[in-house]
Amino acid sequence: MKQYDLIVIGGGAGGLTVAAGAASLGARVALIEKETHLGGDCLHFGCVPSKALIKVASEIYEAKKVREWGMNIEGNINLNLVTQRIKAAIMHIQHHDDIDRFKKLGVDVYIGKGKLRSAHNVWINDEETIFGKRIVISTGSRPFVPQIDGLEKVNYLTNETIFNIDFVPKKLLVIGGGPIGIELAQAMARLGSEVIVIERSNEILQQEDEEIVQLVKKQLMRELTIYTNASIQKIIATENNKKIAVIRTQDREIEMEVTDILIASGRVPNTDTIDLDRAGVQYDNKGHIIVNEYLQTNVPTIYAIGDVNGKFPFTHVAGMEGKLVVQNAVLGLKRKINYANVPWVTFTHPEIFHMGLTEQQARQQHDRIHIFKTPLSNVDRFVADFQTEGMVKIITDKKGYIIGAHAVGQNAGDWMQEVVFAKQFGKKIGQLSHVIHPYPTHVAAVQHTADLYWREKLFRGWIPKLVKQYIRLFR
Ligand SMILES: Cc1cc2nc3c(=O)[nH]c(=O)nc-3n(C[C@H](O)[C@H](O)[C@H](O)COP(=O)(O)OP(=O)(O)OC[C@H]3O[C@@H](n4cnc5c(N)ncnc54)[C@H](O)[C@@H]3O)c2cc1C
Ligand SMILES: NC(=O)c1ccc[n+]([C@@H]2O[C@H](COP(=O)([O-])OP(=O)(O)OC[C@H]3O[C@@H](n4cnc5c(N)ncnc54)[C@H](O)[C@@H]3O)[C@@H](O)[C@H]2O)c1
Repeated sequence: MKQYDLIVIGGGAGGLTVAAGAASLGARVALIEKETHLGGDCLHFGCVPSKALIKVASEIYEAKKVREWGMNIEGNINLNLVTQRIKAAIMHIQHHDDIDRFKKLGVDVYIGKGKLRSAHNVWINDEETIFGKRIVISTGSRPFVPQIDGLEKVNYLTNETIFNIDFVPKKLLVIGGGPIGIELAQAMARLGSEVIVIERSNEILQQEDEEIVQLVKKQLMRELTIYTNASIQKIIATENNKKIAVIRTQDREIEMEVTDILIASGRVPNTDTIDLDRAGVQYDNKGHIIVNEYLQTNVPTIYAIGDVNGKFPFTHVAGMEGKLVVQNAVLGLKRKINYANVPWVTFTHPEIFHMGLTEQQARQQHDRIHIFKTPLSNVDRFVADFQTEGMVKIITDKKGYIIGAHAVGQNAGDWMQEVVFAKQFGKKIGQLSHVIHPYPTHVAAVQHTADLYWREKLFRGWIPKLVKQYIRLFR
């Protein structure tokens, strides 16, 4: 039986970080991946194709705006060209995740399905067993398909198929108003689909600050039809290959004929096929592997990172967890994971940036908070760009330390990163005000928001009175 210091099951965002990191430290590493290529969901069915699609869709949408300046754009979209561009983006990044590259790093790559046999043994394709001093599970997640009467009788799309279609859906029903549903709904609408989103809870994008969602939703509603508090009762297949969805909203039942359906109703972890029970690894009722702050399962030799542990299902978090596991599993350190400074971005137009607590969470967890807000219409660069719909909202504790930061705006994911830096290095909001920002840039929105802290501090309460007195008496 082959012996390794570390076995990694799953060659996606998390697993590749661990395999590369551990091998570069000199550990003997085995990486098991069930597909013939590495890269996982993010590269093949997630972040990369979705962002490539969003980019094309927004280029087309923006191009149509030339009508405002007296020009017209004619013609139909050739979706094959769009898919080619998506594939080109995947291929470009695939080089970085190439099997040969990992082999050159010293990793033994096994193409096959990995299953646990014990606290140390992994079975590949039900054939070969290998031994690892430690094992990392990073098998990711897949789309959750809800039980809807009649759904099984029609063809539907998921994130695993939508990037390969060669037609623009005429009328697309999106089931689920989370980040996957909303990002793809807007992209398809911009390519020319009529899009209807069905969200069963009372709001779309539930992880976001309520005020931020309302701002984005106002803009999304110009491109999409959104039903919240709504559910699909059944789907009826029609003879002409269309589908009739029976939708129950709070006050009525609607029958709607659509050409296509996209399922974006959440994710299930890929933990049901790896024999967790056999190794005695504990998981919760949704199948997420339970880990401690060292990302270790109840079986001390087995770690779990990325979407399988259900903490923060993002590529950058899988990467961050992977780096920590290299330190703990390979070097034997006791590093604790800290999610307090994790940002994320939802790539709608305009983008949504999120870090830390929402206003609602901050009010629940802190007795006193401060909220500083800047509408983008107060920021010269956004005015010049005609992109004034949006805002920055920074929430601090009573001492001025940042506990939450949110924004809606063009490229917010890039220019809000400054706030992540400030929070991670323990800076107060006021310190962002002292940083010099070139004029006119989008990031000035952050500086304006930080300036509000000083305005509140210096121009309210007892300080202004004292300053006035000082100037009168001594200057
Ligand atoms: C449409 C979409 C858009 C997204 N956009 C973003 C975004 O913009 N930004 C962001 O941060 N996140 C985004 N995500 C989330 C991101 O893709 C995931 O959080 C990330 O891929 C998780 O990494 P992972 O390593 O846990 O899993 P993955 O990257 O999916 O890797 C898991 C790997 O394990 C393999 N595997 C599974 N079972 C086995 C087995 N038994 N044996 C061997 N191999 C196995 C799989 O084939 C896969 O290669 C998006 C997701 C989707 C679906
Ligand atoms: N830009 C990004 O970073 C990005 C983009 C896409 C996805 N992701 C990651 O992927 C994860 C999964 O995203 P997601 O959107 O699939 O899941 P999600 O769980 O965030 O959202 C799914 C939504 O579908 C709704 N829903 C479930 N069943 C339904 C039904 N039968 N009818 C109507 N609505 C229903 C849920 O109420 C929920 O709002 C996210 O949490 C995120 O971490 C990140």
